[in-house]
Amino acid sequence: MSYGRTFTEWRAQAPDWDAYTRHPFVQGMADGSLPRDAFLNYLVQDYLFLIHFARAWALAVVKAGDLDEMRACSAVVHTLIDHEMALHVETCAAAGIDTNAMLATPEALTNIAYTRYVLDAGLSGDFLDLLAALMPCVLGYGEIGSRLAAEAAPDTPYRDWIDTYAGPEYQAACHSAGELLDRAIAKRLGNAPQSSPRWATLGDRFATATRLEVGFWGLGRA
Ligand SMILES: Cc1ncc(CO)c(N)n1
Repeated sequence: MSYGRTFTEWRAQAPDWDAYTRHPFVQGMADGSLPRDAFLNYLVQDYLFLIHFARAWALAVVKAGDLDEMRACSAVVHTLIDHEMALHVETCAAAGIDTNAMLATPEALTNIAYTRYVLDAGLSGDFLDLLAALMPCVLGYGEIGSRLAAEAAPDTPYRDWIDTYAGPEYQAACHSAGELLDRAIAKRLGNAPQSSPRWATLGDRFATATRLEVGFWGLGRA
C-alpha cells in the first residue's frame, strides 16, 4: 500500500501504526465477530468525529499556500461531508438512530482529544503541522479498507463499512492526499526534507495522531 513517499517514511517510524491498522476492532470487522452494539457506539462517535475533522480540513484550506493546495483540501472536505458521512447516517438510520440522536450524543473524551489535537496542530502551527496530524486518519482508513476488501470474511456484516473505505472515491481521496503531502513537503522543505530540523517534529505529530487513532477504536465497546 503506497500513498506517497512522505507517508511511507512517517508510517514506518510511527511505533503504533500496526496497533492502529490491525486493532482487534478492525479484525472483528474483518471476521464479522465485532458485536453490533460496539460498532454502532463507534459509528455515532465517528459521526461526531467527522464533523470536527471536516473543520480541520477546512482549516487546511485557510492554511494552504496556493490554489492547488486549497483545491485538494476542499475536495477532502467534500468527500468527508457528502460521501463518507452518508455511511454513518444510513447505517445508524437502519438501526433506528437518527441524526438528531447522533448529534445529541456527548462526545467521548478520546474523541475530543483527537479532533482538538488536530485542530490545535493547525491553529498553533502551519500547513505542514496540520497535514502531519491529518494524514494518519485519512490514509490509515484507506489502508485498512483495501486490506479488509481482500481479507474479510465474505459474509461479514461490516461489508458496507469496508466498501466505503476500499471504494474508488475514498481511495482516490487517499491518493490525492498522499500527493498533496509530498508536494507540500517539497515546496517548503526541499528535496531532502529529512535533513530539515522540522522533519522529526512533523513525524512526531503523525505518530501522536496515530496513537489517538488506537484510542479511538476503544470507543467501540458494547
Ligand atoms: C477516527 C477516524 N479516523 C479516520 C477516519 C477516516 O476518515 C474516520 N472516519 N474516523
